[in-house]
Amino acid sequence: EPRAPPEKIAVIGAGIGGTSAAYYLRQKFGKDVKIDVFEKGKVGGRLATFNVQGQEFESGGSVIHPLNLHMKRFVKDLGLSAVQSPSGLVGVYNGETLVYEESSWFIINMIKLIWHYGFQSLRMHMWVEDILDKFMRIYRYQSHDYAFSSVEKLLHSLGGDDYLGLFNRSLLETLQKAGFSEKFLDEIITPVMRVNYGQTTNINGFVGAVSMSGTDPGLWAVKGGNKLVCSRLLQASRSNLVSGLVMSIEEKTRTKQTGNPSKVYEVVYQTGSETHSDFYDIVLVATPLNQKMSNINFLNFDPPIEEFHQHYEPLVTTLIKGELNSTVFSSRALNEFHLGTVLTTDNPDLFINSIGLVSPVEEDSNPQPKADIAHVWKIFSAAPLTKEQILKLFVSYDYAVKQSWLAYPHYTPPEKCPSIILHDRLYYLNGIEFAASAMEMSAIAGYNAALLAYHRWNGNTHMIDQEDLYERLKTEL
Ligand SMILES: Cc1cc2nc3c(=O)[nH]c(=O)nc-3n(C[C@H](O)[C@H](O)[C@H](O)COP(=O)(O)OP(=O)(O)OC[C@H]3O[C@@H](n4cnc5c(N)ncnc54)[C@H](O)[C@@H]3O)c2cc1C
Ligand SMILES: CC(C)=CCC/C(C)=C/CC/C(C)=C/CSC[C@H](N)C(=O)O
Repeated sequence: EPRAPPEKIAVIGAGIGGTSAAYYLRQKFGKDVKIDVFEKGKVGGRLATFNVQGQEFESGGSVIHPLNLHMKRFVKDLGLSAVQSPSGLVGVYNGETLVYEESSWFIINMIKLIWHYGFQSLRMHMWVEDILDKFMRIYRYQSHDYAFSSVEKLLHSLGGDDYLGLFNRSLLETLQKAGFSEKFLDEIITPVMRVNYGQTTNINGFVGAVSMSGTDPGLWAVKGGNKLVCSRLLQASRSNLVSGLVMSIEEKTRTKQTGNPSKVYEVVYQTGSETHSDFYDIVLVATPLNQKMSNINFLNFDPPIEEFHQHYEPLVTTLIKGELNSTVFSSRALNEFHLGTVLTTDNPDLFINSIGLVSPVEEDSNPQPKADIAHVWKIFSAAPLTKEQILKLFVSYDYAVKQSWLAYPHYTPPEKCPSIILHDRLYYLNGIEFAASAMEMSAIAGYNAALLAYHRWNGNTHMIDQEDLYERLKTEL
């Protein structure tokens, strides 16, 4: 006899992790289960937009890789469309000068790269491609309904001990061992880690490779804003959105209509000034369990649910509509300055991680910096910019808006990923961010948690943590 589906499931957090989990929970458990998605802020979470004089721009997660197949599938299945992300010329500034500057001629770029760094850029490309190739195995596993009970087991299934080793060692150590030079690491790799993760090559090798893949061609975004994926997933999952702050979760015994006592979780939440509670068979936590970000109390669990003290990196996104002062970066005036993005090296005197031209979420265009025209620039910095700092970067500006984030984990390898199974039917998605934080990673975690919850509910232990999946699935038609 198959087990009756659960009556009620709670998902905490309506970012891409929580909404994709709700979508897959509906697919697995069917139409009768009631799914409540709790959100204390806005649907989308770290996918959000800014309004600059009537136009919307991405302020959080902005670019998606062409091989991020869940995001691609969502856009197709949910009736959305994609726009190409701006791919202007990139330069690297070290606080004194541009140490590297891209040209619009492919052949000149190749010559420059070889001249400065030999064949290291090609070797780096091959290193990232190999990691990405193995990463793609997750789609096959998930399409066959396989689930993992820990992030480490998931990573191991993708590429064995070598893959797990990437996660356990710093990018610096891995690349130094592979023979990459200090100059290449300082001038090319560190600036990419700074723009993408606000950190240096001390992050783990896996997130380092993900970050490098964020420089591949063909990056895209969702027309109208990436956060639209979350609201459409919610709709498609026919979940009930509860706009409230979850304060605590506690296991209770409850007698159901059948007369049998069963274990459920009581979720206590606040909407406005009112406190409510409700009971759930299964709970998925889809927000970082960090006091500053979610502050959920797990009451009376025996043994207690482990506490997570992992630190998230503060990061400020500032959008400025203005005329760039290109002479900060080079001796050239703006009409001879063709860079669309300036990355920076790890110099403590620099107050920005990066600055780049951006397009509104509706547009496919590729803006080019032009003199006398106010463009919109996006700046990432560790701290809010002062007016003096803005006036150093811009000859003049019409508008500035900023958003502060606790953006991604502060990566300190070797580290343990938080557990996915916190308790019998209580799951945690965001541990995956300690391998790498990206939209696609949260979507993978959402799918995995839905599959895990489903298989554990139905006792399908053979669908969880299977070894040698890649070899086994290769021979399957
Ligand atoms: C500035 C920035 C730029 C980025 N750029 C990229 C990029 O270009 N490409 C990319 O792939 N990724 C990017 N990322 C990373 C990406 O945005 C995140 O990895 C992803 O959005 C995380 O989604 P999530 O659903 O796991 O978490 P979140 O989006 O954080 O969702 C968690 C949700 O839970 C809610 N919540 C928290 N506590 C409670 C509670 N107690 N009760 C109810 N609700 C609660 C929160 O309000 C939030 O909405 C970027 C992130 C930032 C900050
Ligand atoms: C998960 C895989 C395999 C690939 C994701 C690649 C990717 C899109 C990486 C970017 C990750 C990230 C956190 C970027 C932040 S900044 C993005 C952008 N440069 C901007 O200016 O907004």
